[in-house]
Amino acid sequence: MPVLGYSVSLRVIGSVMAAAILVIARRYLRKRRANPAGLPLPPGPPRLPLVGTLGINIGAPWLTYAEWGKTFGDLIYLEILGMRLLVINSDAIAKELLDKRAATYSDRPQVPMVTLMGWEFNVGFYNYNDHWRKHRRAMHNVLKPDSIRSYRHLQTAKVHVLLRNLLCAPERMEAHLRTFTASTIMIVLYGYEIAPQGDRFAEIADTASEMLTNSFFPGAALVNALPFLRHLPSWFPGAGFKRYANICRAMTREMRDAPYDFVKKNSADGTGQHCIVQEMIENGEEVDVIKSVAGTSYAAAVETSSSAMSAFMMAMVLFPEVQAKAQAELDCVTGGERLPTWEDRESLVYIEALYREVLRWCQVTPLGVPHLTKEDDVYDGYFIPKDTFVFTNIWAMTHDPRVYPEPMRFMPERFLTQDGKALTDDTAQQQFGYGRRICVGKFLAEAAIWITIVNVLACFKLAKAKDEKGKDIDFEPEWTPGVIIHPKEYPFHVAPRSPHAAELVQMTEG
Ligand code: HEM
Repeated sequence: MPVLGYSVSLRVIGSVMAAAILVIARRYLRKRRANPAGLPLPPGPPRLPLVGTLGINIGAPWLTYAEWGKTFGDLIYLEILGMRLLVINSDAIAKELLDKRAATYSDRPQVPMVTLMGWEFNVGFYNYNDHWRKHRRAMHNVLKPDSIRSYRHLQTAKVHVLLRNLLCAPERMEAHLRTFTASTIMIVLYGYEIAPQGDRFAEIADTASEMLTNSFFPGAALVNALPFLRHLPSWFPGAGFKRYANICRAMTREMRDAPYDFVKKNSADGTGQHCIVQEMIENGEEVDVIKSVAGTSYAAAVETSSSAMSAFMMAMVLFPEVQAKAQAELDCVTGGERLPTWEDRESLVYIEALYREVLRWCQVTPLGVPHLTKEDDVYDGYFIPKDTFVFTNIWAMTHDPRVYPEPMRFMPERFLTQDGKALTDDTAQQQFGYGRRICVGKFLAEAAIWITIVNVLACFKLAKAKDEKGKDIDFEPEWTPGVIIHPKEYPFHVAPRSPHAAELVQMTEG
């Protein structure tokens, strides 16, 4: 028996080896066919079999990639559990690949958990095809600069609510910023006023977004790596990801349908107000397109915009001299007698530079949203295979000391000419990504950020909190991990700049 057992084992080992050789040979041949010139992959750290590249800072991978850039250059190739990754550390290469070779670099990776959770309606996750084109066109139509101008009065009204909230409960600044971004996008999209507490629409949308952010726990990661597992029934041992996904799916459905029904009902009652969904109905867009575009916009707007605004607040706490200079400029224009308006923008040159510096300094999506290569490509003598995830290291680009000396310093002067004029070209636009997948909501986001910055500066002074001895409490800025990141809690003090500034805030009521 042992002899038989031994010979069976030998036979098994033999067949496994033969299969392995076959797989390796086929892979090699496929590689040769795809890469006939046998070009090298872009440089990168050594890769171990199966696991691939190790040593990545999971909480802040953009920092690892920026560091590796010093050794390997601005284009780095990695592999993680069989996935191919390309990291671009330079704006010029990102433009060359994602803008100029858009046909190859505009796809998105598909993640099984996203579909299971009902998030597949999100236009940002669509494959690069006609379905995406149709939605993107509809979205651009309502979010382009000319279209969003008609929502400025709503943005201003919501900023005034933010100012009043800051006056009443300054210590809840972070919560106010979030309410502000959610209520602004809800009124612009659906003409819907969020209730100050426990709003159903806002709650389901926020929970569904949070569940998506948290959907990379081990079981879910496994289904992402082995998509056939999505067919497991939810009662199956180890299929907890499926039960999690089902809960989220019910929420994403409601998040997409309920606010749309609200607009339809108001429109039928004659009580509706001008909003993006109403505009799309009037433009004759398909119901499905409207629901997806609006649901995507809410999800894409809240976390991102509130992150940028929090970063602005933190910058003002850390760099009081910048705040004082900006406030001096504002006072020259408004005389300190009124709140600033959109019409003041051209006169506020330093604040224009400050606003650009916010976009450079803050880190909303440090690695952007991954693109996927649709075809093999060759760049600078390197072979870039089809189905490679492409990450733009926006953090590295906006913190490159060769372009922005002392990158962690908040210095609006970077965006001014020698004689104090605003630079004509806006060089810090990387925050919104590249190519055909560039952020479609960027004009709305930029407008919201600018109007918030000027109004907060007009009314409040942000400063470091003080300890019991009256000394400033120092801190280093830190960010939460994730695709969209956010300043971590820090000690601050916010108060009206003067009794008159407080009066101006109160006068916005009614
Ligand atoms: C500070 C605020 C924002 C930042 C920093 C930001 C950033 C980004 C980035 C980096 C991308 C990926 C671009 C790429 O693939 O190269 C993106 C995509 C997208 N953003 Fe934004 N975004 C912001 C606000 C908004 C808002 C307000 C909306 C909608 C109203 C929005 C809607 C979208 C959509 C739909 C996509 C996916 C586009 C596509 O795949 O075709 N974003 N955004």
